[in-house]
Amino acid sequence: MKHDGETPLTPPAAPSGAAAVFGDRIELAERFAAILADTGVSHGLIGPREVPRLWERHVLNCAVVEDAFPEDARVIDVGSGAGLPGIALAVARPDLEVLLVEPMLRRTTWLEGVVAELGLRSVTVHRGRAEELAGSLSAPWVTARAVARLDKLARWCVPLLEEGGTLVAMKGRSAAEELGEDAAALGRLGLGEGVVTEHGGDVLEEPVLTVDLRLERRRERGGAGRRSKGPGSRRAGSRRRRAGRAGGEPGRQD
Ligand SMILES: C[S@@+](CC[C@H](N)C(=O)[O-])C[C@H]1O[C@@H](n2cnc3c(N)ncnc32)[C@H](O)[C@@H]1O
Repeated sequence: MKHDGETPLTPPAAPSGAAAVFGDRIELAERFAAILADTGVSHGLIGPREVPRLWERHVLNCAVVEDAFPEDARVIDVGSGAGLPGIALAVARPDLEVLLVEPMLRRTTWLEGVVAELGLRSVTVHRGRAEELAGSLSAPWVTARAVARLDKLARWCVPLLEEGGTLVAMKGRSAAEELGEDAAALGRLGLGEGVVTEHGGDVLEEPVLTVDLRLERRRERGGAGRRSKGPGSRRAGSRRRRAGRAGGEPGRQD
């Protein structure tokens, strides 16, 4: 698709499955999709070719991971880029406190504008590399998509995790293979045996996979961030309560 960089592209209509995930926040999700198709493209945060598949590959793809997090959880999204998964999660789950971590000024400026435009009071934007923010930010939950291979991602994210916290790494089909290959390195970081979890199988053609890794060993350095509800109880079934509203749609995981 050719794009002149100025004319806003039209996002596709939300697939029926989106209503099951976003509930009464579906209009907010549609506004996020429209922003991604407009300034997300013109500011170079996503490619114009992503626009026709904005929902299945990006907005819905990220939002289905919401069932990993308990009520009122504090979640750091490392390498948020265009707000993925962080903004999609915050739209789907207003109870979450979401911290977007992104090193590039151009991207954090865009993210701050989107957060303001969508009125997402539960979201804050933090400029910096994950490894630089260790000691000033922490949470019981850290998530990331398409940032780095598992062992490197874990090296960056573990210092942001509170003791007993969990890294929820969005991964593609190779999740189990990557986990197997990096298991020794992950163990050395104090992470327990990883679990590959499926999300969104009811609304996406292909479920999204996450590798979930709990920090088992006490860290030497404590985080300075405010604590919120820990990872003891997943929010399993939260979306099942809303699941009667819509059917499935095709998608993918990167
Ligand atoms: C391929 S993009 C993915 C963006 C988004 N997570 C997504 O799935 O669309 C990778 C992002 O990670 C950011 N990044 C790279 N290294 C990082 C680090 N050490 N700490 C935090 N973010 C980083 C980049 O600036 C970029 O925005």
